[in-house]
Amino acid sequence: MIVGILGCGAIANIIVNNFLARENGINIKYFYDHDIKKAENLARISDGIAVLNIDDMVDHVDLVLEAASPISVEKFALNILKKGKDIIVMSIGALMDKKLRNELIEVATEHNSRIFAPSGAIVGLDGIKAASIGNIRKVNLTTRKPPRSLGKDNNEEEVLYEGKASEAVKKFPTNINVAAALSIACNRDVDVKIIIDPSVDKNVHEVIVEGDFGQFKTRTENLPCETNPKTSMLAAFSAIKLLKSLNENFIMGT
Ligand SMILES: NC(=O)C1=CN([C@@H]2O[C@H](COP(=O)(O)OP(=O)(O)OC[C@H]3O[C@@H](n4cnc5c(N)ncnc54)[C@H](OP(=O)(O)O)[C@@H]3O)[C@@H](O)[C@H]2O)C=CC1
Ligand SMILES: O=C([O-])CC(=O)C(=O)O
Repeated sequence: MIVGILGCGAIANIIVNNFLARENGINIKYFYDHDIKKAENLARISDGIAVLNIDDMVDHVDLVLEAASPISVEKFALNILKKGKDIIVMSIGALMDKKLRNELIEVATEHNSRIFAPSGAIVGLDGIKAASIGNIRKVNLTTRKPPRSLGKDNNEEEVLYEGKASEAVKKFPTNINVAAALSIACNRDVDVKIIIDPSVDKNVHEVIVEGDFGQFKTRTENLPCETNPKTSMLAAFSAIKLLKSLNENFIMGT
């Protein structure tokens, strides 16, 4: 399976540095970013090809791994799927737009392509998907990030946002994709609180779910990526795990 990466920043770097060439029959070969230097850097590390135009990548791959921005999903995903290519979407916030999501699913169905959304920086998506088979009464996400992860310099704790996931992804498009992942997993616009917390040095996501199944609470304490502290290492690791699983015949978890 030939893979191309769209967006050559923090997540793409971790993927390339933790993925052996041609592992599990997967060859990450093409790289595109609007900064060609970033694409060239990853191409050099992995003996791949940097392209100036995204079509030069899409035409040659089986799957595009998007690790760029929600806008890049709006801009490129439809065309990728129309060409019969699969896509892994990291900027899941873009998929909170139901119109876009339905359009992408329709085109994917028509062209026999697939859309994958990895669990990213959060744990518990397996549980919430299973829970959604029954009635869910409550889903709360509280995200705490150190000031530098949110581009702030607070000395004291501050609630940056409290409201629905659909608004959170619009206000903080590159900071709260996890809220979109949770919402889509259980088909509900979940309640979100984002806190700037100078007392933490990790990106912390706490989730409480209550429903017919009972209840669960998860707490993820993520180490931020060195080059982009907004983003957690686990998000990149989840993409690697998903990539590897595409050629496997045994699927673990919901
Ligand atoms: N699902 C999840 O749990 C998580 C998702 N994410 C999301 O994943 C995405 C990637 O994260 P990360 O690697 O940290 O981001 P980075 O900002 O480190 O890297 C993204 C790269 O993609 C480039 N880029 C952005 N938009 C476009 C575009 N339209 N065309 C070409 N290149 C583009 C950026 O350029 P430039 O810097 O010039 O804009 C940058 O070089 C983000 O949207 C982020 O919010 C992150 C963490 C968790
Ligand atoms: O990486 C994280 O911890 C969360 C994040 O940025 C996002 O959900 O967009």
